[in-house]
Amino acid sequence: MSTPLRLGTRGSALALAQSQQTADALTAATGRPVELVRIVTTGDRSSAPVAQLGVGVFVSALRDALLAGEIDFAVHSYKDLPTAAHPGLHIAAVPPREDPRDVLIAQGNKTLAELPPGSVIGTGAVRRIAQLHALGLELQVTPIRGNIDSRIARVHGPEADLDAVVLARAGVVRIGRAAEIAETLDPMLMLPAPAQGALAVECRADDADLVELLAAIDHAPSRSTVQAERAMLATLEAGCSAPVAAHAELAEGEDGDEIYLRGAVISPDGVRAIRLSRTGTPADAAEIGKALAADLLENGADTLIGSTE
Ligand SMILES: NCc1[nH]cc(CCC(=O)O)c1CC(=O)O
Repeated sequence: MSTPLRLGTRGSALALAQSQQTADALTAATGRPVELVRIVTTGDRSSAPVAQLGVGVFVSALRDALLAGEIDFAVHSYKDLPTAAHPGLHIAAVPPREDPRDVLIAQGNKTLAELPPGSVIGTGAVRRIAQLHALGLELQVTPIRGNIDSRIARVHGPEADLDAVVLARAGVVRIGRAAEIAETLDPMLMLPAPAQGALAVECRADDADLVELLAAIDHAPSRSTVQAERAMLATLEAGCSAPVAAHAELAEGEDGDEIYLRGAVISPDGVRAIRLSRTGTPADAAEIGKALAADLLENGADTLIGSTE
């Protein structure tokens, strides 16, 4: 029996679920045992709001442990990773992606259309706030923080104080609470965050054996769609500070698979939005994303900065 690979993970329900699921998939595909190693991050120790700390603190603690050789690999929510590559580290696999859409969890299982004007919806993401305002439903949006369980508790449970919350479907499914979803939001109404629902499996770039082993759980369609979305985001970051949304799908075209990438940049008050799309082959995923970002900038994405309230 070979020594177990050490998979570093945070202790949150979501982190443990996605680390364990990835460990199981790797063992099933390669026969290699994997053990989870708990990494306590500054973010977990601190009571300061995540907005102040940034999601980055969670990612950096895992990356520090990787580079220090304390763990062999880590599983990140891909959408939480900075777009710039990290020196010395390599994303060796993108496993099959979960549903990338956002969901509504609401009192009485109401859908967005059923929520009366004035309903109070919790979400901290400017992308979601902007798109909720853009619906013109007179919904009130209030910022909320914390892990998925505590956000759902704002709607379901004894401490409930909100009419609804918007969350990523992937996270709710991974922690086993899909039954509480009232509505999965059509990307036409709520375009997801770039890479939402995808995982990034990361190891040291010079760990050639592990890079090869992890390839066993890589899923090419998930990798290419995420690559298109992230390339769009990376190009926009330089020229635009407004909320960005993106969603790529693979479809069968006449000459094989095609990527269909939709992107949007929305003013924080939801009043103005630029929505465009591009298609191309999976081999050109990054090029499609860059080209779509250039189109968005050309159409004024950099001018979409407004006040939220
Ligand atoms: N921003 C926090 C975060 N980072 C990853 C997920 C879960 C979904 C995913 O893996 O994309 C969530 C929760 C959410 O957005 O509701």
